[in-house]
Amino acid sequence: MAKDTVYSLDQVQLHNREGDLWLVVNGNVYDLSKFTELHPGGAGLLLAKEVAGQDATEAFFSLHRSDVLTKYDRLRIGRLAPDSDSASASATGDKSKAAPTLKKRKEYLLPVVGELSPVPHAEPDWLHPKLFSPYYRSSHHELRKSMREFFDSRVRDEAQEFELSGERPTKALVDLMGRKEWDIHAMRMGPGRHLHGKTLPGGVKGEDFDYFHELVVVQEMCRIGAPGYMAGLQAGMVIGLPPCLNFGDEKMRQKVLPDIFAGKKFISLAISEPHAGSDVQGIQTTATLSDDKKYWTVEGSKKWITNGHFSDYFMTAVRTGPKSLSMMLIERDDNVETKKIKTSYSASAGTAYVFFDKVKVPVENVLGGEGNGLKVILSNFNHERWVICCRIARYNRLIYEETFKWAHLRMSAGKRLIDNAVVRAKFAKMIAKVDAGQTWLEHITYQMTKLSYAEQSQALAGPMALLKYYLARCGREISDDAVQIWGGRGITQGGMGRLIEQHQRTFHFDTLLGGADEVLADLGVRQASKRMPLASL
Ligand code: HEM
Repeated sequence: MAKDTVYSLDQVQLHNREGDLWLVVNGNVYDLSKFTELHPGGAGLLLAKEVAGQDATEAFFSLHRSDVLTKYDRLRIGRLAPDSDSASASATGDKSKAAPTLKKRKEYLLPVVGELSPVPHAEPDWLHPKLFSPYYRSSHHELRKSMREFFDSRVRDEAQEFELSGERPTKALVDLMGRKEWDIHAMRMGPGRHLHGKTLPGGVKGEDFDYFHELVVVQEMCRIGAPGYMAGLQAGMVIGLPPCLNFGDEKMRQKVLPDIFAGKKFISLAISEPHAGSDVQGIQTTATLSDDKKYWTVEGSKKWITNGHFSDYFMTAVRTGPKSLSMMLIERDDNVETKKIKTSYSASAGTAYVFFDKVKVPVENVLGGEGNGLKVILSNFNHERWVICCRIARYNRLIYEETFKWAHLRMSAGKRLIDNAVVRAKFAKMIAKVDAGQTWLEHITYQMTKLSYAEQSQALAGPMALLKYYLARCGREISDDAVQIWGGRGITQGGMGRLIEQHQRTFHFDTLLGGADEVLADLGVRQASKRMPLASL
């Protein structure tokens, strides 16, 4: 049956029973005869007389996400004749009201792969066709287009499936992201000489790649809405590789970088331990220097290591003396063992315990010099926190978008959720938070494009800590409001509210990772207090 066949409502109505069931959704005719028994929402609802052989658009959209239609496009057999559209728009028979509602839904509910969302505030303002931004050039726009197409069409389905199943991202995808034409792993490490000489997606020259390009890559990636899976996609690299980039010698760079950027090998940052979290001074993993001073022998264990379960390298903080902390690159061998830890987000992330049992590490693998571990760790904190900020800001917006759509679909007590003032008040808070958060993030990103790495550590450590604290608090509050609007679906895995459920289960990662909210808030205020000119009192 050709999919462009046009049917009248009378024709559709003839197919209204078990084994011969058609219905209309959004102007398209579906043959559900063989699907009725497989329907996750049950057969009974489809066979009800208001649904079977009728235009079920209203009923459909108050119970499904629009991507169900994309996924089940194979069931579509044709279109409803245009003159049937408004005549049959609602099974309630209220023709005057039904037509505009349907029109509106067509406009914003069917997402097009690679396109901008038409939902107001669902995209940051720099993507608004009528607004201006001082920060983004055409290369940022081109890169964004290319990243959106990539993540929408090649990553989203796998991400959604694996977020629930806990499988790690497929090798095929990780390899693809590492290919020359995409170079996504390398771009995620931010600007630097590792990108020089390359032409990146959207035609961006590696030398011109700046923090706004990096922001674009991170934020486009977040839209797939699968936090644990996303962590499985080389999050360990983002935090574990910088010491190698910034302190590694040429030999180490040549050995490690190409395989990681190609997606052939994985690295993770191994700092936290059962007895030491953000408190790095409490680290107990020790390294003893051999008599010939050629290698260190490492013993101890690490906990909550993102990607640890499948990492080939561990950028590890170890005690090399009672008062000496060092950072070293440890390659997996038979004396390194990893064991998965179940966390509240997806096992895709490969979060693990790492056990080092007398592992021999060449002295050349110490980064930044023996005893300089803290300096190496601190030098990376700003960038790590900034990446987390990019992620939270975009994820918060996604949760808002999903919820705003839902509030326009869901009918309760005869009206849409959005028609209730109490619901609109929640959206006022959400929109203010997502737009303010992004604006502050862009302001700090701009400073990063102007300051050297060392200057950033000086001038931005406090503001960055406060920004991360702010965005993570917003994430918590947005999650709370979203769940209240979604009701039971906000706490149900799978189905329409799946992103909301994921978020309310996982937003705490953002309130802890890269420094707990309380620690960062205090850091921001202490930094400000240090700059306080006493003469002004
Ligand atoms: C083209 C027609 C339809 C297709 C392809 C379809 C497909 C699906 C799918 C795939 C789900 C699982 C949702 C998910 O996991 O995201 C679902 C759930 C459901 N469907 Fe349908 N469906 C159709 C029409 C309808 C209609 C017309 C009704 C009601 C009159 C209905 C009622 C439900 C219900 C109650 C659920 C459970 C959703 C929940 O409670 O969150 N479906 N459907």
